Amino acid sequence: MTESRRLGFILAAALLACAIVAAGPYLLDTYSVNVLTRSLLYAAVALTVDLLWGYLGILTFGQSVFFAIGAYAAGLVFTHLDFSNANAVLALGLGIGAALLTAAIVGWLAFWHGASALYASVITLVLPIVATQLLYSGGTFTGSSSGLSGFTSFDVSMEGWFWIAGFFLVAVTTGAFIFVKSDAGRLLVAVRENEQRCKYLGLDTSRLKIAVYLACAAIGAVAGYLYAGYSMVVAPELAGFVFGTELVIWTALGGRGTLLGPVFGALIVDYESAQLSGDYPFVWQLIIGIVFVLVIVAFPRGLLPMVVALPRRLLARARGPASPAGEMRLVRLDPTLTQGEAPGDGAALAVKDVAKHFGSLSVLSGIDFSARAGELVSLVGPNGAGKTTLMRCIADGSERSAGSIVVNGHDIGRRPPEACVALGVGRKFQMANVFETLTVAQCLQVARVRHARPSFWKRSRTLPLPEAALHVLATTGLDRQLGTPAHLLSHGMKQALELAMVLALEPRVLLLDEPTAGLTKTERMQIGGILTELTRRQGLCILLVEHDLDFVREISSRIIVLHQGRIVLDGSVEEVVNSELVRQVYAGSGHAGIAHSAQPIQTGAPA
Ligand SMILES: Nc1ncnc2c1ncn2[C@@H]1O[C@H](COP(=O)(O)OP(=O)(O)OP(=O)(O)O)[C@@H](O)[C@H]1O
Repeated sequence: MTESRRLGFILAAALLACAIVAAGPYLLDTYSVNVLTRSLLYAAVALTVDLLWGYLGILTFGQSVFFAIGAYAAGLVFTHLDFSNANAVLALGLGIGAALLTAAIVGWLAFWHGASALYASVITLVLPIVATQLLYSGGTFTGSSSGLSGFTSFDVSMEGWFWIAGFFLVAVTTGAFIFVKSDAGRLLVAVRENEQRCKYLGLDTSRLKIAVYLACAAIGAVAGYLYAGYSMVVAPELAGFVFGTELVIWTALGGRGTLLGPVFGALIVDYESAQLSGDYPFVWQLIIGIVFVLVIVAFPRGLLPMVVALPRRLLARARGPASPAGEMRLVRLDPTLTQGEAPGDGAALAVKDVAKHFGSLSVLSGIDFSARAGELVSLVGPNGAGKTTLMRCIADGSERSAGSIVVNGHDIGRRPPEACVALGVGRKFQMANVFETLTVAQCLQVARVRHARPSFWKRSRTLPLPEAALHVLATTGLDRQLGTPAHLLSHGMKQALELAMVLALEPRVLLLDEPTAGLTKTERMQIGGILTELTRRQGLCILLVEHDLDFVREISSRIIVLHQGRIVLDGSVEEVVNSELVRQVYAGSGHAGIAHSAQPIQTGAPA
């Protein structure tokens, strides 16, 4: 399907939804119109919970607070300054502004570098408790536990409010739908799936999370503002933990990560709750609770995925099997547009006196070496020698305990991984580290985001990649599997995909941690050939950690032997392979003498 047809379908669905909203007041009784107006506004906030939890992986209990901020902005302005058109605009501005400010502070605390997912959930749990206490302690200004009521509001009929709430929900849902299906929206899933990989692809995931959190806060504030305008009542419960949790329940019930599921979940449960609370005032919450438990046990992914599963299967069968190549077309990136720094004469990588301690355990000490562009330096040593730790120190400035690391002439200082990527570092992990639910093409697209700003509403059909990444894809046959989800690939193919993703970054210093682990001999030879070409033809500086000494021997220009956290030998392939010292290291004899020799044995290798 072409991009304009896809967008046309979404807009046609939005128009149909608008028509249903327009017909609503003519088809429903007054009671239903009244209750559903509130439900439509709640559904808009539930949608923001889905964006954060279902797409970005942030479980939040605090979205109620942004709804309350918008509602109280209207309530306070209309109560204390009276209602006028100018004050209505002022209240809306104050509501959105206060919500953005609160979200910026909470977002910084919850998502800034080093904060874990659990930490974020705890902060969003505390937020409604703090907000409710503030409203309780506001005295006559906030109306304390009674809230504010009886203020004048817009002169709009009940049907008018239904239409406003309905059109607002359709607009927010359509915008969110277009966004999550766009190239930029795919980043949300990538962060949820594998935040570490995103950082090592140069993405500032903290900034992305805060940006989405701010947008969700603004939507919540507008929904709250409309709620206060229509109901002319605001109360501390709007900011409360109970409402915040209800939003999460509606999202889980409808089907998180679907957008429409939480919208229908909120509409149905809130509307039915209003009915049941009238008919069964003492047991309605018990009924809702039992239904929730039954649905979650029977359909853990929620109701909507279950409802659409059958039609989706039938549609897929009618269309026939999907092409493994997918709809994406690879194109060669114009070499003049590649953004990597050209290799110079100096060292591409200089490691000076680097040390790493875990508490009192010294894992690396006095690590000193450099490598030029066009060199493939292998790092060998027995298990626990500190090879992976050294890779971590080069790719993340916050890792090392002492010493300095210079990449392409720039000291990495204490920079986080995404900033080291910007200096030209690309890291491939020991275990294949890709985005399991994304297709091969989508994984590669995420890897290109640093170079090409993604569209917020379109899905691109072409993927420009540098020569080196295309070479890996063509050699391994991955270019014929662009539409295949990564979790269906073999281990070897995942390793190749990760390598292609890292090469898509156009790095100048490539860190490869056991890239051939678990591969067949043929796959190992393919990867070996690719690495040799990358150094010889593209001038990359590669630091390779490998246990297979035969493989190392075939492709390396130099070998560094690490033992008990120190460099014990740095020399040419033949010198290292024929070294008695290396034999001793691998045989496990004479370790103490080797580990405590003050200087590494230099065998005439380039500095
Ligand atoms: N987070 C950590 N906390 C404490 N010790 C650690 C930590 N990470 C690594 N180590 C220790 O540091 C030492 C070096 O580990 P590292 O993984 O760098 O070795 P390696 O040479 O890569 O080994 P392998 O070849 O088995 O991957 C090991 O003794 C390991 O137990």
